[in-house]
Amino acid sequence: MTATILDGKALAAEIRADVKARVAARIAAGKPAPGLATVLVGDNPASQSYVRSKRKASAEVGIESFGYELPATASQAEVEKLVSELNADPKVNGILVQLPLPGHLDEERVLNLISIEKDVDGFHPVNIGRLAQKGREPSFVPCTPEGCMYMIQKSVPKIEGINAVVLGRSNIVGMPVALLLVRANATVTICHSRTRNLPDVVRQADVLVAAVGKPEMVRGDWVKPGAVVIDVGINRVDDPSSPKGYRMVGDVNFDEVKEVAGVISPVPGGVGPMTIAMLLRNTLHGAELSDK
Ligand SMILES: Nc1nc2c(c(=O)[nH]1)N[C@@H](CN(C=O)c1ccc(C(=O)N[C@@H](CCC(=O)O)C(=O)O)cc1)CN2
Repeated sequence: MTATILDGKALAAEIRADVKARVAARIAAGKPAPGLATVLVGDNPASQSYVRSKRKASAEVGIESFGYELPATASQAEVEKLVSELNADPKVNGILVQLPLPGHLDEERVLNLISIEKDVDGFHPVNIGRLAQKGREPSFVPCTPEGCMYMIQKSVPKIEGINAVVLGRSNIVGMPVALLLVRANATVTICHSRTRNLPDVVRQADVLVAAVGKPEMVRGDWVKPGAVVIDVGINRVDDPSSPKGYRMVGDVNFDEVKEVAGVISPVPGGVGPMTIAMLLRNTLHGAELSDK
């Protein structure tokens, strides 16, 4: 039997509809529309496209977005000045600095400057630190990990006690998703490039989150029959038969793994759309924080 395919677009639509209704109720109650500031530095085409999608999705749910674009040559001081101004702007409830930043900029310093209460990406070390601490609540949870958890919650009746394996330990996905799984009382193993007997470790997973950035690395015989597999990878591979000359694949070999897993998220159309939906939800949350 082949796996159930998790439709990220449909799940994201569910979240967006909820955000849209809550924004409308907020406005009907005389409160201002939530405001999202997007900061794009440079001309990376993928980043430009993600920021465009985020602003379009914001407009669709009634969130006002303010787009800031700086040239690839912008200095550290210029980027920091902009973030400081946005921190002080009452119309802005969320600040999103699109990553990656050009190589000459100190990403950590920029992210650390974002107000904790406007950190809709959830990358500020205080928010990540709170995520890692028992009994502490971050103001925001990073969007892609939150999207993964939403998909896992839809697929697993009880997360408590399950074996979860996270492949990858990045600041944006691997580490925060592992922390979220621990908070949900899963038993979590984080795998990386030095993990020994990787296929054997992955085969223990009731839930596998693949976020390693290696095209189709996870093979069918690495996966426990019936497992829930969440594929976070977005990799471009050459494909002369495609009109674009390439196609997008995840970190999981979809054709092999779908024959073994119980549930699987595809690429594209899986976790990707959840990232933007969660950003909208976080921006609304930012507006609610500012009401207090
Ligand atoms: N400040 C941030 N920067 C980056 C983040 C982030 O969450 N915050 N994540 C990624 C990029 N990203 C959003 O910014 C993102 C990536 C992919 C998708 C998406 O919907 N992907 C589609 C496929 C798109 C394609 O074909 O190219 C899918 O998976 O269906 C949305 C958002 C890095 N930077």
